[in-house]
Amino acid sequence: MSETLPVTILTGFLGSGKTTLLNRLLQRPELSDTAVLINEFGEIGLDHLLVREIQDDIVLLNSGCLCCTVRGDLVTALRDLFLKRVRGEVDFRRLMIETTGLADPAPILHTLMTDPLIGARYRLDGIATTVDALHALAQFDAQPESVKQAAVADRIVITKADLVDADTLAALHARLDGLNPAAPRIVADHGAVEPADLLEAGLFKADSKIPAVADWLRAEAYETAHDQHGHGHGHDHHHHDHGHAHSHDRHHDVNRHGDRISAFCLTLDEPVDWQHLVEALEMIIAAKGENLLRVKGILNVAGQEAPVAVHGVQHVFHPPATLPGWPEGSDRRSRLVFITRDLSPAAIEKVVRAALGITSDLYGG
Ligand SMILES: Nc1nc2c(ncn2[C@@H]2O[C@H](COP(=O)(O)OP(=O)(O)OP(=O)(O)O)[C@@H](O)[C@H]2O)c(=O)[nH]1
Repeated sequence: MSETLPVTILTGFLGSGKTTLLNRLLQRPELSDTAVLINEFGEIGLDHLLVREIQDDIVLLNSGCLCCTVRGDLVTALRDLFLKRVRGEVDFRRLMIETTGLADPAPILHTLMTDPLIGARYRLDGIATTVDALHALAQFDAQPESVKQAAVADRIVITKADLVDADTLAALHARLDGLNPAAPRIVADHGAVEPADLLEAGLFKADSKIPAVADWLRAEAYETAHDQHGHGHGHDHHHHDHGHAHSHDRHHDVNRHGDRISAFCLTLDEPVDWQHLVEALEMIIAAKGENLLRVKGILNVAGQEAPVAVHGVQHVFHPPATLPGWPEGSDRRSRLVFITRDLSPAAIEKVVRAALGITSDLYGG
């Protein structure tokens, strides 16, 4: 996995500042080794050698499901770029793909993962989403796609903060706490960001073979955000004597803003049976795959010394990766973080508990 080229997906609602951000980024020397696929040239600086246009409308439908659409143009562009790189015609070490403002990132990920040649050469580093400080709150209410884009992000770039007052910005942060408590937020003034804050969001950083588990998973953010919301349930993390009657209250309020999003972390104290856990995930994917916006996990698999990382966006999952070892000082409990839409934490917890034969509460923090 660490040998493959990292791919950053840049998404965000219409007019939220993706092009502005890319233009600024491409001026930075840190991006000189980055190939960029965009939808329209528009105002993008054409002098960046590695920028290429892709046609959003060329798709190969391999099933009726939109998020299983394989982007034919993207496959061609990705293969082509890689071949050129092998032949020494271009040199790049990472890739950035800008989506259109209405795009769901799932088809892009599906394309990255279902084509065997591509899957062997590229890996998802992260999804960066631009969120327009001026319009996002209204867009979240009116456009479910914009909620989804913010919810799946690994990095959130808040744009146009110069156009709003402190209260509006605070309200946006509060809303994002519920939608996506873990993704670090970067405020970009007219696209100005530190590339390092945006890139390297994945499990494997460039130039390091040691996976950055804690930074990638950010399991604690789900707890912290929960506490900040003041649901007032204290820290009874070691309660093992009740069912999920209480657990309902111990994650983000599903309907707090009508966003229908839940963000939560399940903690499994004992090593897990791999087959049983896969069955649980498959069951959830089969029934509610499109509601499973993001899943990340680090697992202590029974009978295995090294941890296994799992990673999915909707029903598209990366192949599980066995990591070199547990991070120093980690407590070796399995953690699975979920961001879901219209799918309650209690329902997921129930399936996981049933598959693994666990009777205790899984919101262990
Ligand atoms: N005031 C202000 N304007 C900004 C900022 N970032 C972007 N803009 C403006 O917002 C408008 C839209 O920005 P774009 O970068 O074109 O947005 P986009 O997401 O690429 O737009 P689409 O490709 O149409 O989805 C432009 O007029 C930008 O100049 C910012 O931080 N502050």
